[in-house]
Parts: sequence; structure tokens; C-alpha cells
Amino acid sequence: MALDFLAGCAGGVAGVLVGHPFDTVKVRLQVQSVEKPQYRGTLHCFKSIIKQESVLGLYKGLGSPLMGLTFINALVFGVQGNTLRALGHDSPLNQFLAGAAAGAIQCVICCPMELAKTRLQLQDAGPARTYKGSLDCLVQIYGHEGLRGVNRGMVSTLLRETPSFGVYFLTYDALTRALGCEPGDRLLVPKLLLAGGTSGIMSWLSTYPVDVVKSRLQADGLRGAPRYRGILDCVRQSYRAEGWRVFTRGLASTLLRAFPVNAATFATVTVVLTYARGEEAGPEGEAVPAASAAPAGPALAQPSSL
Ligand SMILES: NC(=[NH2+])NCCC[C@H](N)C(=O)O
Repeated sequence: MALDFLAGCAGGVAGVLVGHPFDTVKVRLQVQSVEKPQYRGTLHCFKSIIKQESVLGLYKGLGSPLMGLTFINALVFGVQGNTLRALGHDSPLNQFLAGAAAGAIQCVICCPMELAKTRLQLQDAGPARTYKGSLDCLVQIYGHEGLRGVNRGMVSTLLRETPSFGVYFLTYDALTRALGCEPGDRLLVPKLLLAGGTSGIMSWLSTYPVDVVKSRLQADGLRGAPRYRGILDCVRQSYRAEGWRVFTRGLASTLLRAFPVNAATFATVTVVLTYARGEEAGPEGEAVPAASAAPAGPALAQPSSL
């Protein structure tokens, strides 16, 4: 578990630094006004933020995911690995279930973290801004709305994360098996990057409409009176105002982000675990160098079971 934690931390930091700008663009597109849209699309949003707020504008709200994802990834890879071992054997169904369990549990951190991140990404810059930072945002929300306010969007976060993390780990397991990822393979890292990036894309595609609803619920009330009475009301109002396409808003930048972020995360976790463990216990328990150890087939496929 400890090694999973550390590898998860390293993977999380790598992923956030690579992907936060794409996430900022996603949130801006998801919640911008349909009557007076500020951005024409993904590229225009990127360019506008850089022009009006500099590159640092793309990293608004970085603190929250950087701190949060350190624990989230540790929790995800730790829970997934231990759940998979507790389930007894490695099968596609158990891969999905272990991933789903990890996705559900990490919502405890993910939901408040994304609430702060979303609000910071959307607030106006300058002295008029409402929040000084992620922690200040959560403290203010707690002061005004209590614990319920800090956990705003929890149900939609659970509906997004539980199945998507199941897909995340199932896809990674299937792809690393299909690509024949093994210690000592000279194409190991490119294969891990491909498997990790594809897993990220498949996981976001699996529940993306729920993410649009979650972003809208977490942003609700930031600029004026709250509009939504809950998930179904948000779905109903959004569909009525913009049709089904509203549930694909920001998808391009999400997928642009998902590949590099999760390629970096999974490859970092797998490489850290593979080489940090170094030796595989031999039949009598004596240590043998990892390079010569016969990997247990798909053993490498699972960062958690390395
Ligand atoms: N909502 C999801 N797709 N979750 C699975 C992928 C999560 C991953 N940490 C990312 O930020 O891309």
C-alpha cells in the first residue's frame, strides 16, 4: 500500500502539471453563457485565456488539484490494488469492480477539490475576485453553507467517477495485456503511455454528460442566484435550452487533456512500482533481479499488483 501511495503521488503530480490547462478550458466552455458565449471553441478559449490572463490564466485553480490529486491518486491506486487482491483473482470484472470502488472512495476528496477548482477557474481576476485561493474558497463555502455546501455536487461526482474509474482500470488492464507490457521490454514506456492515455480517454467518454452536469451544479450561484434545484432539474433545463449537444460541451479539450495526463499518470505509477520493487521473490522467497524475474504474465499490467 505504501508503495502504491508513493507511486500514486508521483503519477498525480505528473498528470496535473501536464493537464490542468486543458481542464481550465473544459470548465470555461462547459459553463459559459449560451446567450452571450465568450468563447467560440476549444482553440479560441485557449488563445483568449493566454491573451487576456497570460499562460498563468490556464493554471488558475491549480493548487486544489495539485494538493488533492496527490492524495487522490494515492487513494485510487492504493484502494484499487488492495481491492483487487481482496477480490482474490485478476479478471476483467474484478478489474472493473476494483476500479469502481477506488473511484467511489476518492470522491470524498475529489468533490470538494473540484468544487474549489471550478469556482476558481470561473471567477473574474483582479481585486474583485471572490476567492483568494482553493482553501479560502472552501472555507468561505463552509462558512456560508456548511458541510453540505462543501460537498455540493457529490452525487453527480459519484455518478461520474464510480463507473469511469471501472472503465479506466479495465481498459488499462486489457491494453497492457494486448500490448505485451513486460519488464525489460525496450518499448515498455511507449506502450504504457499509449495504454494509459487511451484508458483516460475511454474513462472520460464513459460518463462525460454527467461531468457537464456536475460542473454546472458546482458553478451554480457563482454569478447570481442559483438556477438548478438538483441533477434532474439541471439536465432538464440544460437540454431545453441547448439540446443534447450541451452534454458534449468542452469534450474536445477534455479528451485533449485526458490522453497526456493519464499517459503520464499510469506510466509514472507503473515505472515507479516496477523499479521501486526491483526484485521479485523467487520460489523459495530469495530475491531475484526484476529483469530476470519471469513476470506473472499480466502482472505488469496492473500497477497495483506489481
Ligand atoms: N472522470 C474520470 N474519467 N475519471 C477517470 C480518470 C481520472 C484521471 N485522474 C483524470 O483526471 O483524467
